[in-house]
Amino acid sequence: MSRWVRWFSTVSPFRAEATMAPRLSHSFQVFRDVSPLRQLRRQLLLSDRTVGLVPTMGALHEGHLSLIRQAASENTDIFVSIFVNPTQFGVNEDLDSYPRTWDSDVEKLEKLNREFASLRDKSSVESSSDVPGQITAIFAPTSQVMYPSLPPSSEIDGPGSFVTITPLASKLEGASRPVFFRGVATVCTKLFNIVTPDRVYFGQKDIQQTVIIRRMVQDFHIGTEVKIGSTVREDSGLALSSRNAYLGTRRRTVGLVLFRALKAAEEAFMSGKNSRADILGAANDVAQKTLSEQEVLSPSDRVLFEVDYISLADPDTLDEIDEVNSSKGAILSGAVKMFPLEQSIPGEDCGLGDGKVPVRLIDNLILKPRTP
Ligand SMILES: Nc1ncnc2c1ncn2[C@@H]1O[C@H](COP(=O)(O)OP(=O)(O)OP(=O)(O)O)[C@@H](O)[C@H]1O
Ligand SMILES: CC(C)(CO)[C@@H](O)C(=O)[O-]
Ligand code: BAL
Repeated sequence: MSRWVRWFSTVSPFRAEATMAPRLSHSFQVFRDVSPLRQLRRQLLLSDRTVGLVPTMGALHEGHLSLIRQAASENTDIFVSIFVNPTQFGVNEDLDSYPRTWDSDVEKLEKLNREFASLRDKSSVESSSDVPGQITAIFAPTSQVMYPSLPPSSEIDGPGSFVTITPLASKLEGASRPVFFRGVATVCTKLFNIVTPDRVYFGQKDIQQTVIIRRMVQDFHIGTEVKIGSTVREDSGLALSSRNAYLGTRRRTVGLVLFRALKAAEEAFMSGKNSRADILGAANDVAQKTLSEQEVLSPSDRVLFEVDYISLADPDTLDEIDEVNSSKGAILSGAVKMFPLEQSIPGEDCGLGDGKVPVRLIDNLILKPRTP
């Protein structure tokens, strides 16, 4: 079915939406549309409560939950949006296969609200000042609500009302995903207009997204504070990501190459190196060595991957730099495409999609200024 047909159709375009009948037993309200959410927002404003918005595409994991915890420590009410935004996926990207896990997302949010409630009970006994807020609303709109006048287009020159933040949006991730940040900036503008949050929460894992959102909020005078949560990782160091579900054990292990490469570069910087050649040289050595080790293995044992980029960039402009400025520091970031498994072994954990779905991994480390 084409996106146009899906948009016009009254049938839900997303699997997740099919199971989304509101249940009265939730500890939060689920909104599918804008006006009732705005009514609630107005009541909260009149009661001097503060709202933190955590935008997500669902398939919630500890990375998302850590942002919600941060939001709960800084606001009385948390709004979580769950919307797989079509305009940030290019025409050949994974919109259709993006994981959608509504029921388990709701369960995780309920569990978190119980955690907040028990902390609130405790703190009233102990009269602590660390009283967490609560998840008050989930905003899970349809595509038609978010794109009310035209179907969402992923074409570069497609029609629609878009927010573009240039040249930041065309660097790094934007070079491989040309419509990505236009889609992100557009949907976040809509979310910020709908919710009018006091604060918005984004993860460092998607670092370019944080730079673009900060720029957008500044340039459009959006009245919200942008807060960044640190990257949550598995014990191995792999950054949590909804798309990791597609990796399976073998690609999960080899996929660590990106983190290891960035760590090697960080170590070079920590040992006093400042030049691009020294810092990125260390990262590229790790990536090259790992790929060579995999290439000599048999197709049923190996994992092939391609480094899209490893970048050393200015933290504000994202321009590539030749030397780290000691008072500014730098952003070290990378993207790796994990190819599908060529051959699987019977009984092997190949992840969702049986190891056939290519997975793009991104990660980054911030090189802090050497001088305060
Ligand atoms: N490991 C993580 N640590 C901290 N924040 C994270 C982490 N992963 C995602 N986030 C943040 O959660 C928010 C929602 O992200 P999203 O729903 O796209 O999840 P994701 O895991 O990044 O998915 P994807 O596989 O699409 O990259 C974003 O602000 C993102 O930066
Ligand atoms: C910010 C966001 C929810 C916009 O769709 C998405 O890009 C994400 O999940 O990082
Ligand atoms: N977390 C980034 C969302 C995306 O890759 O589309």
